[in-house]
Amino acid sequence: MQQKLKIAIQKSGRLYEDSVKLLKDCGIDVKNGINKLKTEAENFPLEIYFLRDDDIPQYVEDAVADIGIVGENVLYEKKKAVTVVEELGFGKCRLSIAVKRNEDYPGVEFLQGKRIATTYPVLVERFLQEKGIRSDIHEISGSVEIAPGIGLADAIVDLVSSGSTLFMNGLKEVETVLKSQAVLIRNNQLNDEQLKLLDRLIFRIRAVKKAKNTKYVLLNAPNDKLKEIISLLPGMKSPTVLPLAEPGWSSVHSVLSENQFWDIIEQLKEAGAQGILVVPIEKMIV
Ligand SMILES: Nc1ncnc2c1ncn2[C@@H]1O[C@H](COP(=O)(O)OP(=O)(O)OP(=O)(O)O)[C@@H](O)[C@H]1O
Ligand SMILES: O=P(O)(O)OC[C@H]1O[C@H](OP(=O)(O)OP(=O)(O)O)[C@H](O)[C@@H]1O
Ligand SMILES: [Mg+2]
Repeated sequence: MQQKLKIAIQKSGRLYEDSVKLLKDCGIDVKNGINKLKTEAENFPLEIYFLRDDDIPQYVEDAVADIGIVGENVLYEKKKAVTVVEELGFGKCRLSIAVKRNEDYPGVEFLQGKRIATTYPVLVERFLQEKGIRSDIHEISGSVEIAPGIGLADAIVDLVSSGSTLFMNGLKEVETVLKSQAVLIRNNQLNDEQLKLLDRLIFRIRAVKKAKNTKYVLLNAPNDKLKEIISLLPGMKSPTVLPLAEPGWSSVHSVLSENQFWDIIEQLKEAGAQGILVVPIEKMIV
């Protein structure tokens, strides 16, 4: 029987949709019936377990699942012996210290001897130790942002992305303990067959990630400006140039990465490019 790779992903919550989407973008069919905690992909040897995110590092360490998708915040809090294989670029947030908005906060020394409520006692302890601060850490399992308002703590440490939860609870962010995103982790003792399957999956994940950060650009260029326009475009090898029906003009095709995109488009316009079209790329294999 063909070996299957077992992947653990979050059952519901912030990482669920992006995890399933990533697998689907990799061409893997994931059918998740309501309340089904385990499913099999039809077109890739993959078995999918839907779990609480906190449990995923342990399951992967114990080889109950071979691989898993989890936030770095949970991974480093749990301190399990697993390997990070790939950063996935979603679930981006930071673990931050926050205090009441009207509090005068001079720096980390404010936290000396104070009560801090958090779901991340290990990461908080490590951060404070590095700064030479001793505080009284209260571990609570949720609704952390309410703690200062009800007199449970002087500060909290919790996840922040837009900052709206802190704002709504009258808090301000004062320190970053950890920047986090979702990562793919693996068990440390996978056999050769499992590693081969993992390589196939990683190959697809990288193609999806690369495509997401890259755009396909088509433009028209007058032939006398072609040299300058081409010099602005990187392309996968070099840009494609095709003659237009109108004499003296060419169509130029290339790929641009998201972070250099606007700069280059501006330069292209200045150099005489016209009719610039920008198209998303679905997969990119280099
Ligand atoms: N506001 C946010 N923006 C982006 N990513 C976030 C945000 N909050 C949390 N995350 C990331 O998503 C992960 C899951 O968050 P979620 O709030 O769904 O966890 P949970 O309530 O502990 O879920 P579970 O029921 O699985 O234990 C977090 O560990 C973190 O990595
Ligand atoms: O800075 P923000 O954009 O407001 O995001 C931060 C909030 O998001 C997370 O909770 P989530 O909404 O996932 O709900 P949870 O409390 O059930 O985990 C986190 O625990 C914060 O409470
Ligand atoms: Mg959780």
